[in-house]
Amino acid sequence: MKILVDANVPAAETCFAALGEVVRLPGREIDAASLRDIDALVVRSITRVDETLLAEASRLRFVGTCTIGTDHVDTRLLAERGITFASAPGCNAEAVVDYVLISLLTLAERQGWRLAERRVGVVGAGNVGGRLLARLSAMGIDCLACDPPRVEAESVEAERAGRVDAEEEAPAGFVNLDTLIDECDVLCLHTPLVRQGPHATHHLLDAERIAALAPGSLLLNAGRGDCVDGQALRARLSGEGDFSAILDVFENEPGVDASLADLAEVATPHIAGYSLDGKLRGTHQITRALCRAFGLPCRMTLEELLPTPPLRSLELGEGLEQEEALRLAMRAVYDPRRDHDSLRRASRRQGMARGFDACRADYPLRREFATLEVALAEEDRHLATLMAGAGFRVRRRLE
Ligand SMILES: NC(=O)C1=CN([C@@H]2O[C@H](COP(=O)(O)OP(=O)(O)OC[C@H]3O[C@@H](n4cnc5c(N)ncnc54)[C@H](O)[C@@H]3O)[C@@H](O)[C@H]2O)C=CC1
Ligand SMILES: O=C(O)C(=O)[C@H](O)COP(=O)(O)O
Repeated sequence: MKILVDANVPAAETCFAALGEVVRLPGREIDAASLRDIDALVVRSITRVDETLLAEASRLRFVGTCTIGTDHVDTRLLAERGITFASAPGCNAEAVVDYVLISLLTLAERQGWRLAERRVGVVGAGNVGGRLLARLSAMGIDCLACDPPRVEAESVEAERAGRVDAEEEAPAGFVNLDTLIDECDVLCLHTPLVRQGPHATHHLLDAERIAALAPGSLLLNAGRGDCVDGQALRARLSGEGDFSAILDVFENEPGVDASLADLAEVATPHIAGYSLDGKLRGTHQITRALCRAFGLPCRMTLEELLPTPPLRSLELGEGLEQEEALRLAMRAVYDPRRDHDSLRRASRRQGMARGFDACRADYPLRREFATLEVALAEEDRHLATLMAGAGFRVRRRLE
């Protein structure tokens, strides 16, 4: 079997070489000709898997994407052609949540407010949004959520189970998008890109909704760029200076609107999910799916793939304000200002499209908050709750 794997998929040789011959190509160079003699294709989000790409893929039996999002894949076409498809749900969700928490705390520090005093609205409460809500709630932050497809699915499920009281009732904390916009100071967008249907998300935040975001509020988008009308967002950000954005995703990547990126407080090149843990989980999930599709045994475990983190333990002394302590621990693992700065530098040097891709291709080692154990004094009980809520392992400091 011949397996073509995107060059940005880590551990591909370790995972796939026992199953067949592994060929590597940068994601944007995978084209119809390169698929002529390929049995299995493993991509990330930058390879559009459509009719044009599959024009000569007569041997192809499997397509896997080591990503959560699937909007780059024509799944209906694959089903019609009898090609097995797999994605990697949830693989980098923890990394995205890490990115959101430290980015919000960074903005709080820069603008002089406390996250604890803000209400956060999460749009899309799936693997990413659901984990974000859980961590924010565990940190005592006031949250609301908006997820109409999930609310509908839960009410259908409740009806099926004969629970009449659940009829059309949204779970506690779930509201519609316009209420969320009215009632929250911070809006975090974690929806997939869906172009059609009753819950389409293309320009979910359109000019009207962007105008309705309250003065002093903040929009963070780590879902897909096309879920927000970029032109309208740029216009709002160029306005009175009463509104901020943290943007990890953009319309038209990698050739994104440089003036929009410049206006964002934090602008990163679609790397919110780029922890090594998240990428390796993706590779591992797709290895298992490929083995299942070809009836092969899969002996590789995720633990075998993951190296020991460079920083395993951090001891905090007394006297730190709580959000300051959180920032310190988070930045010991990951600091999004590094990614913001490298996008600025790379886009100035090479132009936006090449700079954006270069930052993603040469991404430095990043681990997840859960890999760090934070040691605290026994009396720091509240801080211990906050640290654990934020995703760290916490232990009592030895005096
Ligand atoms: N920036 C990055 O690096 C990353 C971005 N992503 C993006 O984030 C998206 C979400 O990831 P997951 O939470 O893992 O996906 P998921 O599929 O687990 O959850 C998505 C949630 O959004 C909800 N949703 C769908 N349409 C909606 C609408 N119109 N309004 C409100 N909610 C809606 C769904 O019901 C679902 O609960 C992915 O599809 C991907 O596009 C994912 C990983 C990394
Ligand atoms: O998992 C997803 O969905 C993502 O957005 C990925 O983290 C994006 O990474 P690439 O696939 O573009 O490397």
